[in-house]
Amino acid sequence: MTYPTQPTASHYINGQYVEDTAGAEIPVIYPATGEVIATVHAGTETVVDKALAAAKAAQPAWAAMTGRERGRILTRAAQIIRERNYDLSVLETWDTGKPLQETLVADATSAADALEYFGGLAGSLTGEHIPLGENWAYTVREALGVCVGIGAWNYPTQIACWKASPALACGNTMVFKPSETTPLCALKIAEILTEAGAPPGVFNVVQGMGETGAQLVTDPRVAKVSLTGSVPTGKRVYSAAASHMKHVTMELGGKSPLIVFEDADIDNAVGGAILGNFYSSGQVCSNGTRVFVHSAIKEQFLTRLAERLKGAVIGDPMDEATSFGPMVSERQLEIVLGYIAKGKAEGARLITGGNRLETGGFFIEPTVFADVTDEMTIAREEIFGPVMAVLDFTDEDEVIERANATDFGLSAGVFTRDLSRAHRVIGKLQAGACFINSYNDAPVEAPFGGVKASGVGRENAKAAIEHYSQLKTVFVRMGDVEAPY
Ligand SMILES: NC(=O)c1ccc[n+]([C@@H]2O[C@H](COP(=O)([O-])OP(=O)(O)OC[C@H]3O[C@@H](n4cnc5c(N)ncnc54)[C@H](O)[C@@H]3O)[C@@H](O)[C@H]2O)c1
Repeated sequence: MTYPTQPTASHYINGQYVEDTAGAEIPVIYPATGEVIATVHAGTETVVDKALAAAKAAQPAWAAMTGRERGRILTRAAQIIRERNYDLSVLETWDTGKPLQETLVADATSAADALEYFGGLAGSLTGEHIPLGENWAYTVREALGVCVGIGAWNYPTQIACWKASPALACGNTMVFKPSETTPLCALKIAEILTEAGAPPGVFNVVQGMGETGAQLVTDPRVAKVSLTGSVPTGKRVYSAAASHMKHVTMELGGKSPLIVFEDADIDNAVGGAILGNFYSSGQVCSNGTRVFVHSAIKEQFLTRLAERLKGAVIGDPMDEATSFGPMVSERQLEIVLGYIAKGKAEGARLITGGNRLETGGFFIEPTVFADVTDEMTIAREEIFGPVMAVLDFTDEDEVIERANATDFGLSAGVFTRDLSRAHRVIGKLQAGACFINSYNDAPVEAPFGGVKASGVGRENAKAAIEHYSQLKTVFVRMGDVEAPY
C-alpha cells in the first residue's frame, strides 16, 4: 500500500476539506485485494446543510460572471487534470478496481474532455431575438440555481465531470454526492476546480449513502437533480424531485441489444461485443449484453469470441499489462455470481468463464452464455458484470421486435456491411445512444442518454445545456399599451 489514498477529509465544501466524524463510517475497499484503503464519513445533516448553503451563496456571483470567465476556469481545470492524468488514473483504479490500462485513457481524460468542451461553450450561451411586427421579444438563457449531482460507482471521475461541466458552464453551482462505494475521485476534482480558480462554494462534495442523496434531492434550495444510477433508484429520485417540481436528468441502467447480421465482419463484431460486455469488467450502463447473432454465423462468432477472450489479461489492476479487473465490490460479485447460477439453471449453454477467481479480490472470469432465450433472467435483467448473453435470430423484423421488448432503452448496436440495413434497423430500435459497426463510444461532442426506463434528459454535447439552463422570455412593446378600460 504505497499510494496515499486516505483523503485529507471526507467532504469538500466552500473551497475546503471538511470533516465531521459524527457521520457513519464508509470504508473504501480496494476491489483487487479486499483491503480497506481509506475511510470517509457520511455527511451529517450539518454537513449537508453547510454544502447547500455554500452552493446557494456562491451561485449568484458565479452566474454573474461572463460565460467566458467561467469557461476559462473550467478549461484550466481540464488542463490540470491532463497534467495529473497518471495520479488521477491511479486513484480511479484504487477507488474502482478498473485496470490502470483503462483508467489512463478513459476516466480523467474523459473528465478533462467535458470540462474543456463546456468551458469552450460557456461564452456562447445566448438567447434569441424574436421579431413581432412593431414589437419584439427576446430570450435569455439563465442558470437554474443549485444543482445536485449523484453518482454511480463505475466511473466516479467521469460522472462528477459530466455533471459539473455543463452545470457550471451555465452558471449553476453544484453539490455532488459520489457513490458510497467510490468516494475518493470527486474530492480531487473539487480540489482541482478550486486550484483552477472556481470560487468557494461553486463545486462541493458530500459523502453518503442513499439517505444523504435523498436529503439533498428534497431540499428546497435545490433546483435540479442529476442522477447516474439504477432504474429503481432513478424512480425514487425522480418522484422525490417531481414532488418539489425540480428539474431532473436521469442516467439509468440498461439491457441493450447488439445485433450481428450474417454479413458482418466477424472480427469487428466480436471486438464490439467484447467492448460492449467486458470493458470495466462489464460494469458499464450502456453495455450491449443481449448479443443477437444471426444463426448462420453463430458458431463462427462464438468460436472467435472464445479465442479472443483467452487474450484477456486478468490480474493486478495496477499492472499496465492487465486488461480485465475485479468487480467493484463483494456485493456486486455476489450479484453477478447469482446471475451466472441462474443462467446455468435456466438452461443457457456456458461457452466460457462462469467462475470466481480465488485471488482474494472480487474477480470473475469473462463469461459467455449461448442459446439464451428471451425469457431467461440473464436476457431480461441488468447484471452489471462480465456476463454476455448470445441469442439466435434469423429475421430482421423479428430481431427488432425482440430487441425492443424490454423496459430499458439506453443503447443499441448493429454490425453489418449493408449500411442501408444498418440505418433502417437503428431507426427502429428504441434506444438513446446507438452504434453502427462499433460499440460504447461516448465522445463529449455527442449527446448521451436513454429512452424508456433508462432515463430522462441528455448528458454531453450542446444538448446538455438545455438540461442545465432555462429560458426567460421578455416581451417588449414599442408603442402604447391599449387596455380595454
Ligand atoms: N446511464 C448512465 O449514464 C449510467 C452510467 C453508469 C451507471 N449507470 C447505472 O448505475 C447502476 C450502478 O450504479 P449503483 O449501483 O451505484 O446505482 P444505485 O442506483 O444503487 O446508486 C446510485 C447513486 O444513488 C444514490 N442513492 C441511492 N438511493 C438514493 C435515494 N433514495 N435518493 C438519492 N440518492 C440515492 C446512491 O448512494 C448512489 O450514489 C447501474 O444500473 C448502471 O446501469 C448508469
